[in-house]
Amino acid sequence: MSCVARVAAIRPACSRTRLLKKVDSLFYDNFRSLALGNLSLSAAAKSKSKMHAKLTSEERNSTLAAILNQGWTLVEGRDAIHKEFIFKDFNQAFGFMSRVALLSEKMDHHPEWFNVYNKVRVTLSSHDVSGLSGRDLKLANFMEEVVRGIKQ
Ligand SMILES: C[C@H](O)[C@H](O)[C@H]1CNC2=NC(N)=NC(=O)C2=N1
Repeated sequence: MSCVARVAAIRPACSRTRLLKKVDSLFYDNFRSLALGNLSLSAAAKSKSKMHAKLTSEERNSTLAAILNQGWTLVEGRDAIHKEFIFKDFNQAFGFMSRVALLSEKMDHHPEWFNVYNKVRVTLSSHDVSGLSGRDLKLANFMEEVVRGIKQ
């Protein structure tokens, strides 16, 4: 239980000074976010807009390069990445698709994919920015993680 909550419950466990310090800092935080609210985006909103933006050339040289080292290729004539996954059978392929589908839906970001028996061909791109964004890299890395789990 926090210092403030303990005092509210009339348990004299916190010193008056500690309580005043806590109240001061809460007041300061609230005041600061009110004052800056309209001027700056929160950290969460900033990282979301970064995930949604088209990849920068630095990101292409780092995170994208790393995924291209894991069997993904750039699609010709389009800012997108592609990989063909081959599994033991349909059951494994569909298990992979089910896990990826759950994250995709949560992210509201969906792969273009095609499945026949044990093969899953995946293309990733962000339609809203007509190209690759952080969401595609997140999804590609998650697919690699799922495959590692299946094939271990
Ligand atoms: C309306 C809905 O939020 C959008 O259409 C989402 C759904 N899934 C998406 N998936 C992908 N890959 N790109 C998008 O831009 C996208 N947009």
